[in-house]
Amino acid sequence: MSINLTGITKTFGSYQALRGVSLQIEKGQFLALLGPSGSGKTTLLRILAGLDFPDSGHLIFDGTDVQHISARDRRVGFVFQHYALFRHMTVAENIAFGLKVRPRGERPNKSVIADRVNELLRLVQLEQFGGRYPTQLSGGQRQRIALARALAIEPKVLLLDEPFGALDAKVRKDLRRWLRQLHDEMGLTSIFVTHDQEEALELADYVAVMSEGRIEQIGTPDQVYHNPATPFVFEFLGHANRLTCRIANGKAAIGDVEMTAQLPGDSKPGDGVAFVRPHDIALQPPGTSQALPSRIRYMFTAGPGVRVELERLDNGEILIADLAHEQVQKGGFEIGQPVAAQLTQITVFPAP
Ligand SMILES: Nc1ncnc2c1ncn2[C@@H]1O[C@H](COP(=O)(O)OP(=O)(O)OP(=O)(O)O)[C@@H](O)[C@H]1O
Repeated sequence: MSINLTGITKTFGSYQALRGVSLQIEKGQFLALLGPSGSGKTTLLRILAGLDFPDSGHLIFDGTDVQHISARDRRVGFVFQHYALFRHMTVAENIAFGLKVRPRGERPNKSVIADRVNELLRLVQLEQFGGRYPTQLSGGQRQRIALARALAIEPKVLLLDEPFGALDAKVRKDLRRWLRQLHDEMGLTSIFVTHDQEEALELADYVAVMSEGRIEQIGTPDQVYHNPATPFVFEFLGHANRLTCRIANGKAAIGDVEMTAQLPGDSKPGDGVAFVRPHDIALQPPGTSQALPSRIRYMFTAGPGVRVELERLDNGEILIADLAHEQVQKGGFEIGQPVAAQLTQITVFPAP
């Protein structure tokens, strides 16, 4: 099912939670809504589900305005982190729930429901768990059952609000890969809310980055990561070094050094803000041209690499660089050592 949102606004009291959100999702796409706490992700998802209503704007599913169509009739399945399973029902009863509450004329008969439940239990790889109660399952198993319950109604759209938020990192990673596979196999259109950038970039076809009730940018993971439209998007998608600069001669002057950079569209001369990812800093011998004279202030092992804190000698600002262990060994780098920080990829925005 394709989804088209235009100009959606939502106010709670005097607080504007959504400030004109427009979004287009094609059938079969997997979209991640990514943003910090309070940016409006859940509010938007609830409006899509029909659990809440916008103050203005249009909500079109497959060409039909669904604003006044109830949640039940929208054929939308949802899984929320805190939308717990019914504790007094077995796993099988939980999955069957959405079918059993259908109006009499539309309700499948008992044996059809039982077959569907078994099929879904197989799909979420928990065949032998139908008779258990939710408290007898692990967190990851519970979320798989919540997903089976959402899929029971054969939704055309699947909405997920941080469904794996409470699970540990390993289970979370396994489940999200599995979810992506399920989405592809079932031909669903899915919208997934997360504040975890790694999860969004790994899972989705498109990522909509939200801030303060607006969409800052929408694009493929590659587009938002490599061509962020705003400083907010750059900083939200991973650690970023932020440096003041001047835009001149088609380059960015940082301190006294003119460097090649990705400049804003018009690249008008003036003050700018330069952003550099930690893995886009290379350490060179002191005195190297086109690099910032610095000193290694601190180093520590960070997962597969080494995180290096550099202090610029010209203004004392701190830069964070991520290097491979081999680079550190080969360079013989030590705390206190003078170096030159070469910025290999710089993205510049006009100064605010
Ligand atoms: N029912 C409500 N009444 C009043 N304010 C609300 C209500 N629901 C949401 N808000 C406010 O609207 C804003 C957006 O909330 P929302 O839950 O959509 O954010 P979010 O991006 O999903 O955040 P999180 O990642 O923390 O879940 C927040 O400031 C929140 O306090």
